[in-house]
Amino acid sequence: MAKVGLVMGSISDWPTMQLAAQQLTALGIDYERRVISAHRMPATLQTYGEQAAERGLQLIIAGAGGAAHLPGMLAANTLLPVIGVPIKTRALNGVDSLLSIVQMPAGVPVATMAIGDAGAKNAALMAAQILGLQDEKIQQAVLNFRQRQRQEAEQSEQQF
Ligand SMILES: Nc1c(C(=O)O)ncn1[C@@H]1O[C@H](COP(=O)(O)O)[C@@H](O)[C@H]1O
Repeated sequence: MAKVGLVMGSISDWPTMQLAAQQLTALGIDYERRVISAHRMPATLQTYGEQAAERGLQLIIAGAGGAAHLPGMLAANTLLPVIGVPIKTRALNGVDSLLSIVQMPAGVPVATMAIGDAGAKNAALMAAQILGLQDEKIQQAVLNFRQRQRQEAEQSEQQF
């Protein structure tokens, strides 16, 4: 059963959001993938947020670009933690997305990642670290990831 809801505002966000998907899969975390725009599908977004926890999701990763209200509106409709991924935009390089996601009013937090690909990958890792508090297998997968990453960094220095 899916633990993570991976939501994006448009299919055009997928090249970035697939990095989150790949990282979740690599860590053995089941997710469901949805395209739901707060602007274009407001009723669907509200229902998705309201039903997310009762359907068994434990966390939501939401990516959107430009006037990126999606993560904040999901957070407004659920008590699950929402991790926001600002998609890099052509007009403003994703600074628009970042500011739209990060500047939430006090009371409705969104855990905001970096702009673009690194943010998407880190969203999955952050999700894994949160879920890993209650799930030893996921915590072990994160530990293995960190060990491999350290080894790769050490090897790259030796080849330098
Ligand atoms: N920011 C939002 C929302 C939202 O926040 O509800 N819905 C779509 N979008 C964003 O619009 C950008 C362009 O979308 P299109 O490529 O479909 O025109 C995407 O990055 C999407 O996340």
